[in-house]
Amino acid sequence: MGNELLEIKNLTTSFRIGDDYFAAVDDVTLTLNKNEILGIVGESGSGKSALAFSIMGLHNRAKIEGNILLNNQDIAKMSTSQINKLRGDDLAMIFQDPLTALNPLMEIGDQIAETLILHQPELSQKQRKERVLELLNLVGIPRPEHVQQQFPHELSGGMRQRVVIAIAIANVPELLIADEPTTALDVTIQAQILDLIRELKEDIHAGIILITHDLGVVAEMADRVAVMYAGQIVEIADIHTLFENPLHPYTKSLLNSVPTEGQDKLHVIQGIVPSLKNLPREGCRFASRIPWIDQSAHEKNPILHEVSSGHFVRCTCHEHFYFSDDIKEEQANGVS
Ligand SMILES: Nc1ncnc2c1ncn2[C@@H]1O[C@H](COP(=O)(O)OP(=O)(O)OP(=O)(O)O)[C@@H](O)[C@H]1O
Repeated sequence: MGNELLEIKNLTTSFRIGDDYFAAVDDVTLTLNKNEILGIVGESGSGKSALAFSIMGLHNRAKIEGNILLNNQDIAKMSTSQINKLRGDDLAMIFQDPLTALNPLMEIGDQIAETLILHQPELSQKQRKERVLELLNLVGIPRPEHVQQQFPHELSGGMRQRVVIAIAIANVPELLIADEPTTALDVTIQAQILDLIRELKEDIHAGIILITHDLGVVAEMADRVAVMYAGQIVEIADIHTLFENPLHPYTKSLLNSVPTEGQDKLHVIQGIVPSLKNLPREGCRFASRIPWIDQSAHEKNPILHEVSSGHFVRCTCHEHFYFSDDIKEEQANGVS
């Protein structure tokens, strides 16, 4: 087994809509190693947060099938009290919006101390106070003695996110999930927070799942990337392979929709991720967004194929894929 921290096997998370359950995460299998950052990318509605919340045991009304093994213990089979104990201890999450993650009526220092009281009751009051200051220092908050007595609204967005991170790492989690941790922040602050998360990986040797729709963030941060579309992983590879040899039409479309140096036109992905109720459950889920590709290019029941060591891609349609813009351009230039 070696370095594996998290092993997700055939995870399906379904929500009840009317009389039926619909899978927002559909048969996802992946692993995360210790000391590794796994990026999860995909458009809004692709199931990234549903996956993160399933790992955190925060979907109390969803139907969860499959296994979520953290150090060989199955989170998916735990009782609420077991998972509550794990959460904030071995398992922690940094949410998108620091303001909603913090208690507006409680001093910063007390909010950090609260998680220490819960998960490290053996600490004396003096040790706890020292640890609060140490954590504020670790996340780069200047004048921690002063800041610990402040309330969330007295801090900037970037400082608040640092506090959220201090709470998340207070008990040295083995697994840290960051769900769009910089989306609510200014661009300059984003870079600082990402640097901080990267440093923390080294400091606490955590495995980190970084959820984002921003491929630039993934390129800078992740060791491996899983691309999600309509509840499924459509491609997974190490960071270099994914950026240098993307295969799935969705991955290629995402990469082509990001501005890069020397690129004169951006690709626009047609359509949107279908709503949960209207997701096609058979065939290639991306087919409707690349209608110019012949139906015969798609597999009937697309599976993940290992195309090279550690590089998996779903469906055979990638072998026949081209951008429709290229054809239009060729036609305009008289190339047949
Ligand atoms: N509690 C819920 N009940 C019903 N449907 C839900 C629930 N939570 C999420 N969904 C649906 O599941 C699908 C996946 O949502 P999810 O939030 O995981 O996507 P996402 O990729 O994280 O998007 P975003 O980047 O916007 O957060 C969407 O169609 C969403 O509407």
